Amino acid sequence: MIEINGVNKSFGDIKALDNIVATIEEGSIFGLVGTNGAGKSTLLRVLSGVLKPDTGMAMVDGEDVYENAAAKSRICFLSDTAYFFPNATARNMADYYAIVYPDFNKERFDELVGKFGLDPKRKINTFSKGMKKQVSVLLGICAQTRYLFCDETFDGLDPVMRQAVKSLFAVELLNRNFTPVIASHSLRELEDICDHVGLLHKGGILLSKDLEDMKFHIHKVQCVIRNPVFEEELLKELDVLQHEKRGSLLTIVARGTKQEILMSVEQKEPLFYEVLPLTLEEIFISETEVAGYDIKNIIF
Ligand SMILES: Nc1ncnc2c1ncn2[C@@H]1O[C@H](COP(=O)(O)OP(=O)(O)OP(=O)(O)O)[C@@H](O)[C@H]1O
Repeated sequence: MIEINGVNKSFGDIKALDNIVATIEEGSIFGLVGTNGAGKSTLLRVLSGVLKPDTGMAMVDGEDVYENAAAKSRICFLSDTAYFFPNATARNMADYYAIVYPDFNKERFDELVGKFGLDPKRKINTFSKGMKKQVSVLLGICAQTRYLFCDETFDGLDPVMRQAVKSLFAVELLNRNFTPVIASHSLRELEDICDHVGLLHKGGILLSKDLEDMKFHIHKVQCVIRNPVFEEELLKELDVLQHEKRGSLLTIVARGTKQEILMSVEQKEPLFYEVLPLTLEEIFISETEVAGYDIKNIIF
């Protein structure tokens, strides 16, 4: 488990991390989302023990990670600008990773490189940006560390590749103790990979949520209710995050289970109603609007 206890980090007068408090549970795929400069890379660097927090502590499995070789050996950090030796091939990089990470699985690396259609003997500097990211992820997975921190590793991967990496992560999660943390600018990049998302804004965690839990407890319903009194009652009864009326069609985003919300709607004698799926983006928009933020300025 990763515990971040009141971490602050400034560079001169720039406050990059502002009293971060968060927990990342073992076995979850944690997405860290936020705009440019929100503090994502700084947080990952603190979590990897590369940077020392000014105050507060980043703990991995109960140990302070800074200047702690044992704690660091459980972590692999893929930075946003993946470093490959000049003229190195994927195989050369695997040989290097095997020296740094004693549990590096070379057979699995060769197998996965083949599955991803990458030539292990070709120089990485001739690969496309997306292909380099694939090599980076495969190296990170095969390092077999308990924690894998990916800084924008997924931004720019095509949907098929994202799906492939997601399946890879699922296999790792099944077979061993594995907790990836993925930083990205975009919720869309994370939606189909992560099961928990933390939203970072101006160095602080604004929101940290389990996605399944979120999707279970927030719904969008469209309905037509002829009686305006009933309509008003419904808006009062539900825990409404957003609502909009277009003609006679009322759209409500409300907190609550599907069953609870539909029970209230059905009592208002609707002419029509249906529950619509919410995207992660819509959920975050609703949640952060309630907290007084305009998320469009925070994420997009
Ligand atoms: N080494 C450094 N020296 C000075 N300022 C820094 C340094 N590293 C980060 N910062 C500042 O800290 C803040 C957070 O930067 P950070 O790189 O953590 O953000 P980020 O969320 O990863 O951004 P991006 O999405 O653009 O990569 C920014 O204002 C940045 O300018």
